[in-house]
Formats: sequence, C-alpha cells, structure tokens
Amino acid sequence: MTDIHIKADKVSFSYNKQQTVLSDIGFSVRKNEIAAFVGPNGGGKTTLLRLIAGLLKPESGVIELNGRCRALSESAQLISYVPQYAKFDKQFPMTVFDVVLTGLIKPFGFYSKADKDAAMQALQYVSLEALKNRSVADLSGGQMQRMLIARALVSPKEVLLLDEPTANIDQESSDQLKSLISDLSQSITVLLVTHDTGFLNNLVNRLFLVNKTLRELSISDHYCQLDSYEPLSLIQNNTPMPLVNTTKTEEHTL
Ligand SMILES: Nc1ncnc2c1ncn2[C@@H]1O[C@H](COP(=O)(O)OP(=O)(O)OP(=O)(O)O)[C@@H](O)[C@H]1O
Repeated sequence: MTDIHIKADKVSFSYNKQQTVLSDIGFSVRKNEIAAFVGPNGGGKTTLLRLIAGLLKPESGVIELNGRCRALSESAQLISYVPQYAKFDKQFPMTVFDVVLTGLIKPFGFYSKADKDAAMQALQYVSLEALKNRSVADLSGGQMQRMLIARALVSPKEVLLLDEPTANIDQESSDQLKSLISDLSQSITVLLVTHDTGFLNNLVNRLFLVNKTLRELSISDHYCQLDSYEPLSLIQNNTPMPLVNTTKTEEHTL
C-alpha cells in the first residue's frame, strides 16, 4: 500500500502548442507532506500548479491524485488552488466573511446555516474570526492571504496549492503563514510555489527545482544558506543544491 498522494509522470505541456513550457516532469508527494516548487521566472511553476489543479491538461503524461487521474470537477472537490496575485477589488463592498463564503459554490448565492458555520470555522482556523465583518479593503497583505486560505478550505479538501503565498507580506505575517501551513499539513497535503526560499526553512519536506524540467533537490539535515540559493545559477551550472535544512521536524507542530 502506498501513501503517494500526488504523482506526475512524464508530463509535458505547452500553451497553444507553441513553445514547450514543461517537459517530461515527474515527481511524487506523499500525504501530509509540504512540497515546494522553486525556480527562475518563467520556469513553469505556476503552470505546473495549474496542471495539478486540473485547470490545464497535460499534452502528454499523467497527473494522478490517490493513484488515478481526475476530471476537473472531481479535482475541484479535492484540491484548492490559491493563485498568485489573487486580488479583490478593494472598492468592492465585501466583508471577510462574504469572501470566505464564496469558496462554496452555491446556486443564486444562497447559503445555509451549515455553510455559514463552515465559513466561521475556516476563519477560526486561520485566526481571522475577529475580522469577519471587516471590509476586504481594510485587510493587510498577510490577512488577505489568510482569508484566501480560509476561502480555499471552507469545504474540506485533500490538497492545498499556494502560488507565491508570501508575496507582498511582511516578516511577521510570513511567520504566521508559515505556522498556518505547517498546521494545515497535519490534515492535508500542501504544494506551494515561491521565490522566498527563506520561507521554506524548517517547513518543507520536499523541494523541486522547476525550469522547464523538474529536478528534486536534496534536503539535508545540515544547515547551509538557503537564503543565498539562486535557482537560475544552479540550473545553468548544473551544480547540486547547497545543503539546506528545510526538513520539517517530527515535533514541528503548532
Ligand atoms: N496563458 C498563457 N499563455 C501563453 N503562455 C503563457 C501563459 N501563461 C504562462 N505562459 C508562459 O509560460 C511560461 C511559464 O510561465 P509560468 O507562469 O508557469 O512560470 P513561473 O515559473 O510561475 O514564473 P514566475 O516565477 O515569474 O511566476 C512563461 O514563458 C510564460 O510566459
């Protein structure tokens, strides 16, 4: 019996059948792992997340969840994707609670008491319940990110995909987010894309370098300077990843 949760095998993709964006991608992630995709701009990280979410279809190869490929509708029930630059018009008069509810697709926007309880629970999970009536216009970047995670998880999910979750947030918010992701991984699998390699220290179990192809980077128990890691130079020189300590420790719980 395997506990492989997500597996990609020989996946290739191009937009409009033009330039190949991803070529022969293969990796696997186990249940409750936190995996990060790093790499240079335009390397294909966001495209890979969209493929995993089922929003794009591989040109060749397969992506399996729990051992089989899924249709988009089924993927959407199991996987939540928080895109890069997920933004709300700050002038739009919506409260935090309203936004979280929109994570539940309901005809005519009719939400039951159970839906509202679920939204409240999701807000509690990300420690935003006190801000539930606040307008989204008045949220900080970190609060916005946590709200979007609450929205993504308002219905139960197996996998959370986060694209650049620390973009435009300060160190304190980044630390809170890191704790939240670590906590979430007790119950779900988290895959994230980031350029913020410092964020990955003591957080991730798996690290993948994406630049058209994918290469798993070794995670060592020995410390090194992840902060000075430069994906592009690694690819160009084809040198091994400097030793980093990004292993999530057994006792790392919140
Ligand atoms: N909808 C699209 N149509 C055509 N080309 C696209 C589309 N989206 C992305 N691309 C191209 O695909 C390549 C990979 O883009 P992608 O956004 O996946 O890279 P990335 O690694 O996430 O980049 P970044 O780190 O800058 O966010 C880029 O060359 C990009 O211009």
